[in-house]
Amino acid sequence: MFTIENLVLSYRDDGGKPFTVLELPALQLGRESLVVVTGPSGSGKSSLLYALCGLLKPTAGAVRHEGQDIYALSEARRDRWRRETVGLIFQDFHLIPELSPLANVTLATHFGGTADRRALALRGRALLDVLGVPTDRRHASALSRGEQQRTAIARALLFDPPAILADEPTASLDAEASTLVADRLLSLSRDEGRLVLAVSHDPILISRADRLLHLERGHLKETEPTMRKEIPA
Ligand SMILES: Nc1ncnc2c1ncn2[C@@H]1O[C@H](COP(=O)(O)OP(=O)(O)OP(=O)(O)O)[C@@H](O)[C@H]1O
Repeated sequence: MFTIENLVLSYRDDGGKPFTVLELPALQLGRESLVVVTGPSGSGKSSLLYALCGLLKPTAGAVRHEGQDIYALSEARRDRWRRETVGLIFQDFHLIPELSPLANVTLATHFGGTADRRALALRGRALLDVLGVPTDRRHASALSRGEQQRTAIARALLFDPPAILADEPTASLDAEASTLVADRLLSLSRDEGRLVLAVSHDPILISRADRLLHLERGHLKETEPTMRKEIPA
């Protein structure tokens, strides 16, 4: 589904001198897998995630989705591609606290000329129900942290994307909430056939991974997911 070819990603330091943070000769990421990316701080994990979702143009090389070089698309087409293809989940949720859970989930339908807002609102409510988020709260700020993260998952799923990319999705949750979120991410890959790629150091999430990718100074090493436990569906 995603293919990375000879990707190089460089930033510039304060003096304007380029320095390379990612060098990935080849990587393929298919559906139906939960991929966890680990690595020390500054190793390039977030940069990889943002390169994959079309928000960070590589200095060289290509990021392809179903064969299409996503950075060869115009910005408008790439935005549309992202919306249809990738759901993003962040560590600190990025919810608007004053809006209700449902309004947070459906916020994107107010932009970009979305047709069928009614159907999407129904889908948003159904997603919140399935994820066990109370929909009667007026403000997302009234939700527990676990419920807030599950609201963020519902938002990521609204347009039914085949891929979910998550940056430390359980980092600010306690063990119980982390387990719920990790099981949900596993189910999104295993039962719903999506690619789920999460940057995470959480042993709970790592224990469910199909693939473990370790980044070290911008270089990728794949290790066996030996800790994988069979969890009843
Ligand atoms: N816009 C930028 N300009 C310059 N340097 C950047 C920029 N964004 C990231 N970097 C640097 O690139 C390197 C990789 O950053 P990245 O955020 O991808 O690492 P990370 O592995 O996700 O780190 P962490 O675990 O701390 O979030 C770091 O040294 C960071 O300081």
